[in-house]
Amino acid sequence: MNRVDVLMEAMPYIQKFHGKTVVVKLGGHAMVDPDVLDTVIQDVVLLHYVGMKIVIVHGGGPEITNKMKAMGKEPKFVGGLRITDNETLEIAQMVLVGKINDGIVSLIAKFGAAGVGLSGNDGNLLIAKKMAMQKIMVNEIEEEVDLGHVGEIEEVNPEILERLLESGYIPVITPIAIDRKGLSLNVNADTAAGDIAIALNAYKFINMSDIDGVMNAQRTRIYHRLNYSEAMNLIKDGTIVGGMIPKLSACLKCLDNGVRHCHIINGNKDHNLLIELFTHDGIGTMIKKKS
Ligand SMILES: Nc1ncnc2c1ncn2[C@@H]1O[C@H](COP(=O)(O)OP(=O)(O)O)[C@@H](O)[C@H]1O
Ligand SMILES: CC(=O)N[C@@H](CCC(=O)OP(=O)(O)O)C(=O)O
Repeated sequence: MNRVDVLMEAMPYIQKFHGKTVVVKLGGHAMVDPDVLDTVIQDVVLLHYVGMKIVIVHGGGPEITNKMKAMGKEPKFVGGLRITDNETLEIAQMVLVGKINDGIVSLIAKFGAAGVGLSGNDGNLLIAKKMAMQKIMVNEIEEEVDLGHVGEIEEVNPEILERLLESGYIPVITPIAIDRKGLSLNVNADTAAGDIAIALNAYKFINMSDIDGVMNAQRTRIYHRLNYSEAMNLIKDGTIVGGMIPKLSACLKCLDNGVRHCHIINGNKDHNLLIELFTHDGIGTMIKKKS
């Protein structure tokens, strides 16, 4: 394709997405290569300049795990959620707020736009309650586990985000919420991102991870398009397991609550965000309510 064809293919999408709100979740596994992260943020800045209202929600699970190990702590997860004691919460805040969030905001500045870093306590953005005890099986006996400072989101107050977007900033959100007493809680970044997309009545929710899209059980092909019931069936029949479950569940909740399109794409490859949004075929998986 020549260069003009590329731009012409993008034009109807640029028109359609102008002024629309798009929530991009950047997973920890999608931020391991600093050079690729540079291209992801460059893409975000381009989307901003073609008139889309972009909100970034980031994770950082692998970096929290590394820091915990370096400090002699063994990370433990129940149902994909990190058991978070006092010290783990401090480590998570240090990594998520102090390092990753700040790093993304600086990269946005490097590429010529203005980001604003936020946690759940800024503008009461994410209000959560401590997650209930979780049941697990130990030697075929059911036991209850306390996850510690892990939150379940109860309320999202998007006003602060709307004001920032109106003023031309790109909000960058870290997945730490507060409870009604003002205490911090660690929340899963996929869930936080999906809930924020719903609260903003976003047009799109894009989840960037370390895999090319939703794949079949043998992991030999990607589903480029899925509708709601097809996605639901892939969870039920066990094709989707592990870390993909919260991602797809967040997508289904978004579709149930007015978000028009959800995408799961690989954030470890240069410019996948632009290819997914501005080409007819896309590159990852797009999920819509109806096909
Ligand atoms: N059907 C599936 N298609 C694609 N990935 C899947 C599927 N089922 C499970 N996965 C797993 O989900 C992982 C993505 O989740 P996770 O590692 O938690 O990502 P992140 O850290 O970006 O949030 C993939 O790397 C893959 O191993
Ligand atoms: C409660 C809980 O598990 N919180 C996550 C928050 C970060 C996250 O979700 O990061 P990814 O998107 O990279 O997985 C954690 O501590 O790892």
